[in-house]
Amino acid sequence: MEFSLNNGKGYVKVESYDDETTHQLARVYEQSLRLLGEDPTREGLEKTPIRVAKAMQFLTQGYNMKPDEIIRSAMFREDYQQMVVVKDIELYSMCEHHMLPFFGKAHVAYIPRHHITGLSKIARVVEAFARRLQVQERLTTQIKDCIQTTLNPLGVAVVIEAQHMCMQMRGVQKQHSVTTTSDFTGAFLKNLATRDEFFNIIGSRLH
Ligand SMILES: Nc1nc2c(ncn2[C@@H]2O[C@H](COP(=O)(O)OP(=O)(O)OP(=O)(O)O)[C@@H](O)[C@H]2O)c(=O)[nH]1
Ligand SMILES: [Zn+2]
Repeated sequence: MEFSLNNGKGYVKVESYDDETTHQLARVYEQSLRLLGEDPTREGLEKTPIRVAKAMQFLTQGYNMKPDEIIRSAMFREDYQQMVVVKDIELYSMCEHHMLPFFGKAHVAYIPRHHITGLSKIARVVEAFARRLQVQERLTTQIKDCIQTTLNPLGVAVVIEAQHMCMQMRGVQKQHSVTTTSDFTGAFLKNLATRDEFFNIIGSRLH
């Protein structure tokens, strides 16, 4: 399996996973299958430990990404000082409590001071922090902090709406619950009208 990694300096095509890590993880997953009462030697499961080992590395590839550098790689001086909103950024992450997926959408806005960044870089920052073991609150704050410290804008707003598999497939089993988290800096914190404008643009019922 191949996938692209952005190491902050550019996109690196990863031809193969780290062999040693993949091998060791696969052994653990083979043992897990046995403990769960399965037969890891049966045809359908033969390659499963190795597949899972690769899938888990894919789902945690954010640890190899440098979100600050992603933004710095496309920062442009510009005098635009109005709100920039990138909404409906799909995200897939995994809760650190159960290692089960949570997924949904991120809505990110900032008001440039002197610099703008490439729009795709906002989505890449979301990706870099989402592809780790996370809690939704920390994911929200990390995205906000990263944009604030690199671009030094007049304000940043991040809203994430997500469904947690650990609440749907197991545990309390609430299939339709959606968790919303938000974090703000600068103008979005101080100015209610600015925050309302953001909520209007993303179509949120939060305000
Ligand atoms: N705050 C927060 N909690 C999360 C997130 N993802 C999962 N959780 C919660 O983490 C908690 C872990 O609680 P525990 O009581 O230790 O785990 P548990 O016995 O599996 O809990 P239940 O899910 O209630 O069965 C649960 O309430 C989960 O719903 C997240 O992103 N943010
Ligand atoms: Zn969980």
